[in-house]
This record gives sequence, structure tokens and C-alpha cells, in this order.
Amino acid sequence: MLEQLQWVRQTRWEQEMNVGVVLTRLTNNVICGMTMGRRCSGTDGKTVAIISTPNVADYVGIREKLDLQHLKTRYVDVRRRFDTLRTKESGKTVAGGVVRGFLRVLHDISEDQGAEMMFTGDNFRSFIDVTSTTPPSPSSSAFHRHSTVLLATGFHVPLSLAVLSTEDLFMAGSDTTSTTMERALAELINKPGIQQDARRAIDSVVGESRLVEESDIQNLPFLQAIVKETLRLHPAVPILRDRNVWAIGRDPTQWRNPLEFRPERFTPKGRSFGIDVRDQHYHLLPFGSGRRRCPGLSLVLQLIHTTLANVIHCFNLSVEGGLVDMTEGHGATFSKAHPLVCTPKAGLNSVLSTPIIIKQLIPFSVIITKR
Ligand code: HEM
Repeated sequence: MLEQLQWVRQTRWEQEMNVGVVLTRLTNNVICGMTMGRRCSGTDGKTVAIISTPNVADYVGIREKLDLQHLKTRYVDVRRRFDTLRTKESGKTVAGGVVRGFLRVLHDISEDQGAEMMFTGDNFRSFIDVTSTTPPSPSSSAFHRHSTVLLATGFHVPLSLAVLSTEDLFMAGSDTTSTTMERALAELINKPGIQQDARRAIDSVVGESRLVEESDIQNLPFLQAIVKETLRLHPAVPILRDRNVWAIGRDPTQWRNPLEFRPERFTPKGRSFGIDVRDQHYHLLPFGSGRRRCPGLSLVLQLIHTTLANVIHCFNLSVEGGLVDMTEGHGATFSKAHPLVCTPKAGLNSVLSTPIIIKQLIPFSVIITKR
């Protein structure tokens, strides 16, 4: 995030910047780094927007004939870019790139003694079996369709299938994560008192001379409460197959003042202290539950906590008159109807010293300044 703001300062002076797009780029880079060992997000955040936009034609049974929103055309473009990316990767080495990234992640999990779930050889084989049953992508090049990768266990996996899984991670993880962070920032802009309390708590643990690190998060219960409250009110996957997570999170029989953003409910003195998002409590299920529970949960919690903590720690965020409009849009992740758009204004030397005015497209404006 801070790096992105640096980029804005250098290249987009006095130009508008969509905060959601910046957060999407950040998330894409994390997923890309994890799976491919490199950065790969474009600069426009277009991929996720296309993938997560519901196609009107799907609902009226004319999807083969009409492409009213030009989604098909745009999706083909996305696939072409994915193909380019994977071709670049496989050009280096077939067993390298994507699959090496996967293997590294799987290996790390199997070695991690503190992991919630021990990853055994059987788990590993199951993972490969599931991957192998995925139908090949029609747009894969002949090379990818016919190339297989010999995994450490002795299994051969078609390269195209391994790459498909990478795409799944983008679809499942990118927009969900950035939307959640955007929502949290918007809530904090609307609730300056909560923002200040969070900053004070971070200062007391981290001080003012360094950035927040992942290891600090466990000592920041109020920040954790803010993230839980964001996931309660704004679950990025609002409706699952068998339950409406969005409605459960606002159920008045379970939550006092359910429509209000009150992170303190999750703090030691609050009524909901101890309630967690890891499927132990069935009235807070932003990541689903059971076998289908989001596998990216631990990663995403680290990413969201660390990013939010650093933004809160480094900047004051405020709105110019009125409140940030929290109206939900129509996308798969219920992202904001009006994205947060910021305009960097007068600048000082360091990126953290750059006052930034954030405004929504209509009609609100937000100011972010160096503390
Ligand atoms: C705030 C961010 C996120 C939220 C709220 C979220 C939530 C969810 C939910 C509710 C599901 C469906 C569970 C079900 O079907 O019952 C899911 C599935 C999934 N998520 Fe996440 N997710 C997030 C981020 C991520 C990230 C960062 C990744 C990976 C990098 C990821 C990977 C996946 C995958 C692969 C699935 C499909 C699992 C399956 O079909 O069995 N998610 N997620």
C-alpha cells in the first residue's frame, strides 16, 4: 500500500486514484508472488472487475447469443493476458514458475509445526487428485494442454491444470480481499473516533519510528476487532450455497445494534468477545465453514491486518463534509457502489509526508494526511 502511494506520488501527481484498484493491485501482487514468485498485476485492476461482474445474460437464458456488457470480449482479453503470463513463465522452465510456487507453498505448510491443519502426504495427493479432475481450459495453448509437470510425489499433473488453479486463486482471493480493505477504510473514515483509538493502540505497541509488522498483529486486539466487524457487516462473499452470510451478520437476534459499525463488541469488554471468523461461531461466517471453508483465510487475515494497520499508523483519514457513502454495488463481492477515489495534493519529501485528498466519485471527498 505504501509502495503504491509512493507510485502515485511519483507518477499520478494531482490525478485521481481509485483506492480499490490500488488495493487490488496489492492483493494481486501477493497472490502472484506466492504462486509464481514474481509480480504480475497490471496497473488497471481490470481482470478482477471482469471476473466478478455478474453477466445479465446468464440470468435470462440468452448467454450464448448476447454479450450486453461486453463481458465475453473482455474476458477473452483477460484469458489472453493470462496465457501470455503463463507462456512467459513456462519459457523459463516447465517445472518452474507456477508449479514451483505451488510446491513451495505446499511444502511450507507441511513443514509448519504450528499450522492449524497438518499437511500430510495423503493431503498432498488429494490436492493433486482434485487438480487433475479439473477440465482443461479451452483457451490453453497446445503446449500447455500436453505438457505435464512431474511433482515431488511422482505424480504427473498437466501444466494447464496447475495454472488453472492459479487463476482460481486470483478469482477467489483478489477482489474479496481488496473490497474488504476498502470497506474497512471507508468505515474508519466515517468513524474518526474509532480510527483514533486504533492509531493510539498501534502507537502503544509499535511506536512511531517503524512500520507495523505481521508479528505485531497478535498484540493489536482492537485492530483485530475492526477487521472482524468489517467482515461481519461487509462479508466479501455475501451469499454461499446454503446460507446468507450477509443476513446472518446483521441478525438482530444475534447482534446488538447490528447495522452499526462497533468493533468494541469484539473487545474483552464487549458482548461478542471471543467470537472468531474461523467457522467456530455460526453467526459470523465470512469465510464459510467446514470443508469448503476459504483456504486463503490465514493468508488474507495477515494481509488485511498488516495493510490496514500500516495505513492507520501512517495517515489520518478524514472526509470533507458528510459521510462516505457505504451503498453496496451489484458485483459478486458487494463492493462499494461509489469507489473511494483519492487525489494526491501538495507533497513533501517522503511518501508518508504526502497529504492526500480522497474523494468519492459522487459526491463525497476524503482527506488523507501525514500524521
Ligand atoms: C477477505 C477475503 C476473503 C473472503 C471473505 C473469502 C471468503 C471465501 C468464502 C466465503 C469461500 C466459499 C466457502 C464456501 O463455499 O462455503 C471462499 C472460497 C475460496 N477462497 Fe476465499 N475469501 C477471501 C480471500 C481469499 C484469498 C486471498 C484466497 C487465496 C489466495 C482465497 C481462496 C479461496 C479458494 C481457492 C476458495 C474455493 C474453495 C473451494 O471451492 O473449496 N480466498 N472464500
